[in-house]
Amino acid sequence: MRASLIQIDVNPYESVNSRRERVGSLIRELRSSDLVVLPELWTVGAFAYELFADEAETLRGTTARAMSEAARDAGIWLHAGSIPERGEDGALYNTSLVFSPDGELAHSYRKIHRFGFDKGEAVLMGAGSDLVTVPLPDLTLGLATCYDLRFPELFRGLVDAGAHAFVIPAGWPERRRAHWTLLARARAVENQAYVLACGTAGTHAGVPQAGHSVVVDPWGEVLAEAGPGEETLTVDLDPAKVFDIREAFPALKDRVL
Ligand SMILES: NC(=O)CC(=O)C(=O)O
Repeated sequence: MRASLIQIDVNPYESVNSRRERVGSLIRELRSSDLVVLPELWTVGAFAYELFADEAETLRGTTARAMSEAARDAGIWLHAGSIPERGEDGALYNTSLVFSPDGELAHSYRKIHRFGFDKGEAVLMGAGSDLVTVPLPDLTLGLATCYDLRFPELFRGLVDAGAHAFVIPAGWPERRRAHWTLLARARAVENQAYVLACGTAGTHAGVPQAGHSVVVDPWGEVLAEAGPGEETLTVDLDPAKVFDIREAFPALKDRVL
């Protein structure tokens, strides 16, 4: 199973429209992949709080339609990262969208743990509450977003719901890059699952982004890691590795809590 992570540059010199078109073209070049992943809030940048309301969209909005078409044209599963969603209740959410190869919006996930403590996303956006898994032909994905990476109980819940791989779009800042790679590997090892963590590049709202998107295998080994700039990372996953490792080293079966 081939997966590609597009680590998008979210510098504010590019308009949302232009970036959306550019990303659509990048996705269409990845026809040989089975799954393509984008980062968190890539239309606006995860720290551009003042843009969240202005650029918020519904799940049938411009970005969703563009991503649906790109997924269909490329014939791939597309985790289109997250967008600032304007919910039917009028609230904002940090919502990830997953499209099937025929362009259907198959799943959406509202970020559960909001970042910012008493400002930013934590006060501007509502919290999701639902765990979301995505059954693909060869393995099941569990969805999480950025700050969620710090909360292992979410990932255990996803494993209990059948996940073999976690997809984690993010807008992780450079100043906490050491945590990013460490946490990605920890979630992989403790859950014996692949981790596909796709971040952003560039600087927006004065926050340099870490880049360094990473794919970790269920043994905790880093299979591929991006640099700091815009880059597409492509890696072949072996779904059998999850089952083999869980059988050969059955730590998940020894849980007592
Ligand atoms: N931006 C986030 O959601 C999370 C983050 O920055 C962190 O360090 O955690």
